Amino acid sequence: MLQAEHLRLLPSPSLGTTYVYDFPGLTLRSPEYPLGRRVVVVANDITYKIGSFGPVEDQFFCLITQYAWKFGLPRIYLSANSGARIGLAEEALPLFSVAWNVDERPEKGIKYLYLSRENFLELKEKGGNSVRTVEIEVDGERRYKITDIIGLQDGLGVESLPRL
Ligand SMILES: CC(=O)SCCNC(=O)CCNC(=O)[C@H](O)C(C)(C)COP(=O)(O)OP(=O)(O)OC[C@H]1O[C@@H](n2cnc3c(N)ncnc32)[C@H](O)[C@@H]1OP(=O)(O)O
Repeated sequence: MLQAEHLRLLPSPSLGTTYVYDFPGLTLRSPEYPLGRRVVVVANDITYKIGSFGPVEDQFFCLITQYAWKFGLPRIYLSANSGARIGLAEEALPLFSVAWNVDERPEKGIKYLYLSRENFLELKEKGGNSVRTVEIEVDGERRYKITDIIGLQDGLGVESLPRL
């Protein structure tokens, strides 16, 4: 049976996200290896962003895989994750507005997202590169139409998805 004293935490580049445990006392026995073999176990941390995969986790799993290859160790993956990380640019969340296709009928969809001048300046103060915008004028009102959401935090998540 697996017990806490069998676990040894190996350094993680992203403490608090993904852990890897080495089991010095745990051996995997099979007909080919009757005396057992050391194994490497890697798992998602379900308590951090529900175990999702972002760029840092991708890199970490890659390093663990290389470690297992290098030492010829079986790698066991305990999977508990919610797939690719759906990152949110939290700093932009309370500031953006929606230009609806039909006002009062949100179910008809949206034309675009935008920032008012006031919110544009506020977001700029928080960090200039959170969103990209183009300036437009609608009924005499200056708007900053959002064309790209970058986010201030590195590794929001979608970077780990390949471009198709
Ligand atoms: C290429 C791909 O991998 S595509 C797959 C991408 N992943 C997804 O679509 C999964 C989306 N998530 C879900 O469907 C659900 O969250 C489930 C089924 C995983 C879990 O549902 P629940 O147990 O009801 O938990 P809930 O939805 O409240 O999520 C818990 C928290 O994790 C967050 N979360 C869930 N999935 C993700 C994710 N993939 N990335 C980042 N955060 C996530 C939620 O926003 C929520 O955050 P909060 O506590 O700050 O509000």
